[in-house]
Amino acid sequence: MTSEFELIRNHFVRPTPQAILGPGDDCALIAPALGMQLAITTDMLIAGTHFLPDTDPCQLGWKTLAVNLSDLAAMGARPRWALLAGSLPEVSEPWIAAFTDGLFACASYYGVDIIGGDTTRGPLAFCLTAIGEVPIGMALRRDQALLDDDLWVSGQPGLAALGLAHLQGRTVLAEPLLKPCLAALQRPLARVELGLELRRRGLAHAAIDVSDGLLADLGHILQGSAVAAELFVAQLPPLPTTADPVLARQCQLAGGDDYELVFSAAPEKRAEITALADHLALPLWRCGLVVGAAPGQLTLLDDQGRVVPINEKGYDHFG
Ligand SMILES: Nc1ncnc2c1ncn2[C@@H]1O[C@H](COP(=O)(O)OP(=O)(O)O)[C@@H](O)[C@H]1O
Ligand SMILES: Cc1ncc(C[n+]2csc(CCOP(=O)(O)OP(=O)(O)O)c2C)c(N)n1
Ligand SMILES: [Mg+2]
Repeated sequence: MTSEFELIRNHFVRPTPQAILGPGDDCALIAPALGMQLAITTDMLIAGTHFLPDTDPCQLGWKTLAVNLSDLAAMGARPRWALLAGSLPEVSEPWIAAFTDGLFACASYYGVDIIGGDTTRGPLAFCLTAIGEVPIGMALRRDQALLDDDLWVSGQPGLAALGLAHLQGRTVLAEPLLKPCLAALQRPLARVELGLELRRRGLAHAAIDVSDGLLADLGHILQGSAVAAELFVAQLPPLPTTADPVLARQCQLAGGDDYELVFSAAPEKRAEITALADHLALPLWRCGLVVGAAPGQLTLLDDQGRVVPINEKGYDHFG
């Protein structure tokens, strides 16, 4: 029988070169580098709500960290530390070992030390707190979009929600589309380099990551910045041609779980942003404009300039 402390020692504790004091005492001790401030964020992943209970534990470990690093990415912060609280229904050591393999693979990919946490018995759930650094006063925020800014989105939002629809039997995806959709859902990437470069190169005014859906999260920028926007359907990333087009559009606009970044930028920065996309080998789509209508208002327009009704709503745990 493995005790709580053996479990922690055997699976959750690895070297933490970036901490003054790592796991083992009542608190970890960390200090930001000179001239930096801390960015801190937390998100839960609950079985049945955020992931299917039979999800591969290695991918789940990766995702638990990656979705939190996505919030740091959206603020242009460099991820450095994380704490993991886990509630586990029973001690299955192979399951835990696979989970921590994925978790630490993600941690080493993004240069993060796991500096502490908590381990209890209970329904399968995780809560991760990620801490990053950003030069004082330089974080990208939701509330800084300006009139006449372009709106940009990275990558291909919608794939994760299509993957979930497939796993839930709401659609059938065939290869070669299935693989990237399942990867987007189960092993998402946090757009850390994109956030860092947008901040370092001074390219973005406002940014957010897409966890609840493109329209919903863009809505947070609009509300926060007290501006309105027009989004051009024809300039969004092309939909995968082999998926049901109605479902694919729905997933793109409101699926969530994408962890792409949406950002606003001055039109003079177009060439520099295109160069950044090449540098990162990550498509960046200029798909909208900040306009001066009622704060928070989002209008979707087709290629003829006609208004497209919005029926989609983003992911809302209580909506
Ligand atoms: N229970 C809570 N107590 C305090 N702040 C919260 C709570 N839940 C959410 N928030 C804050 O509300 C904001 C929006 O939360 P959320 O939609 O989860 O953001 P995100 O998509 O970036 O994870 C965040 O700043 C978050 O810290
Ligand atoms: C079993 C299952 N059901 C539904 C989803 C879809 N889903 C769950 S939570 C969520 C939105 C993001 O989660 P949230 O807790 O709102 O994260 P935050 O916005 O705080 O980052 C989505 C799209 C999923 N991934 N798995
Ligand atoms: Mg959250």
